[in-house]
Amino acid sequence: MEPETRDEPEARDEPGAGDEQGCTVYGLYDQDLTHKNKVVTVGEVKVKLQIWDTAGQERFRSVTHAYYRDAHALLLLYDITNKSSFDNIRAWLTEIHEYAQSDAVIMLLGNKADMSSGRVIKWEDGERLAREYGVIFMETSAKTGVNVDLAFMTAAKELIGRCLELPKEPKFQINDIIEQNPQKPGCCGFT
Ligand SMILES: Nc1nc2c(ncn2[C@@H]2O[C@H](COP(=O)(O)OP(=O)(O)OP(=O)(O)O)[C@@H](O)[C@H]2O)c(=O)[nH]1
Repeated sequence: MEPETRDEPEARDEPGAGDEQGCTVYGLYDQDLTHKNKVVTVGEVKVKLQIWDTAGQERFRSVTHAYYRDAHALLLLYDITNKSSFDNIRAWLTEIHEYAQSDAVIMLLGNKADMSSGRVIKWEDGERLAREYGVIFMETSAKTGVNVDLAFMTAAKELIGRCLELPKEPKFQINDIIEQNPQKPGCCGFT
């Protein structure tokens, strides 16, 4: 089945609010910290992405820390025609490392890919930085739409994969649970 994406009307909820279950995403930002919902369909799984725009501005810094903590996916954008936006990415990645959930999906997006004449950051530079930090990379254009749906689809697929992944190192042993709660059924209804 072809993947599809659908925008939903803008809403004003607190981060973390919402009736969706499972692989819900918080992205980033907006100047008045509103968000947009986007539903991405991957096969038979619908993933509701709640996308917050943090605007990347210093005055929102204390607010964005709180957003990182709740985010399941973080999309970091730089402008391929603006070197300082690219240079800032390392600082953002350091921030994310400090404040975001350790299993958050992180993507680096070089935006304005349509502006080839004004390009100052090569695709290879973005890709190298992404590889250095182990994050997903692509170039996008919000103007032409190139790779925009693909970016959200990739985030959704990664999230589905991480939701389905079994924990690599169990935090507890099943025997501990049985000993502590002999009358209670185990996780997921297993007894
Ligand atoms: N050519 C081109 N212009 C773009 C693209 N994306 C955004 N722009 C333009 O770039 C300008 C800045 O866009 P914004 O979306 O306000 O950028 P921003 O980084 O979110 O800005 P802040 O929210 O203030 O941090 C606007 O004039 C947009 O129309 C793109 O992919 N291609």
